[in-house]
Amino acid sequence: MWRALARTTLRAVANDCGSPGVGLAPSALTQHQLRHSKASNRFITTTSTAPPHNIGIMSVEKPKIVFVLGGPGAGKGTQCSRIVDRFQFTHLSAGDLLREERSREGSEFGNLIEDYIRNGKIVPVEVTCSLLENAMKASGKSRFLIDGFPRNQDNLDGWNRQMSEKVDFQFVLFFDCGEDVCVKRCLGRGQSGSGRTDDNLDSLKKRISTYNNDSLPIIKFFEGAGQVKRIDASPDAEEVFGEVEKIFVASGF
Ligand SMILES: Nc1ncnc2c1ncn2[C@@H]1O[C@H](COP(=O)(O)OP(=O)(O)OP(=O)(O)O)[C@@H](O)[C@H]1O
Ligand SMILES: Nc1ccn([C@@H]2O[C@H](COP(=O)(O)O)[C@@H](O)[C@H]2O)c(=O)n1
Repeated sequence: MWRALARTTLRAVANDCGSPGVGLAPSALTQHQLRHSKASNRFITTTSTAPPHNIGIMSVEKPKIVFVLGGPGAGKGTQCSRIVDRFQFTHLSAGDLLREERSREGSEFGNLIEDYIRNGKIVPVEVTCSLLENAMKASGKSRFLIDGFPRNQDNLDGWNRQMSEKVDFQFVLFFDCGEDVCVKRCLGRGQSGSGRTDDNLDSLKKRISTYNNDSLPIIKFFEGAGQVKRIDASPDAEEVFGEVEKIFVASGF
């Protein structure tokens, strides 16, 4: 019921924004490019479409996507690696894509991304969503774990505008983990040489505050719609994966 409602709502939003609603198959040829408009201080997505590709009457299946959410250090990345091995998903971490873009030579967004990451703030969705869409297309795959996204209302709204019509959303996998455990894991990761500029107490306080204020309401929204699969992420990684595995098998993967 909600699913039908949500689809109608999201379609209306997408149509308002002129989204073409095309399938995101390997043959999809649209490339999103971003630039920052100094005049309006906004990010602008430009879409260039290659010459029409005739697929006749062949229907193209939309890629299946699972959002993976949870506090910083809850173990999302760790569990995603295991899901990839066991269920042939492709793992796309929004944080990893942003860090990659930050380090890309000539990136227009390097400094901006670094400032957001260090301060635990959420980068404007125009940047993140385009990185995700481009990575999905480049992979040529059809099952995705979208890790660390959507993290706030801006992320969710941007996704609905740009992507919701192009994918087959499955559920949110929520790794529920207490704050103290999350902090301990992130500090441990920093001490083991993660090289991340936000695995320190100062950044972690800000990331946790962003998670509580901006991300939890998004998880609650999906929960209210019956679309969250919650997992206790505090036990060891092996035990957590046992629960993850049950969920994916029960969901037909
Ligand atoms: N169940 C677990 N028990 C103990 N340690 C864990 C567990 N899961 C992950 N870890 C460790 O905790 C740290 C954080 O894990 P991971 O990078 O998977 O978290 P994350 O949720 O992806 O973090 P972030 O959101 O900050 O990217 C890593 O050092 C990882 O090895
Ligand atoms: N949707 C997102 C995801 C991440 N960020 C920024 O990256 C930081 C690290 O994210 P991890 O998932 O790897 O922990 C995060 O604190 C944000 O600054 C983002 O902006 N939007």
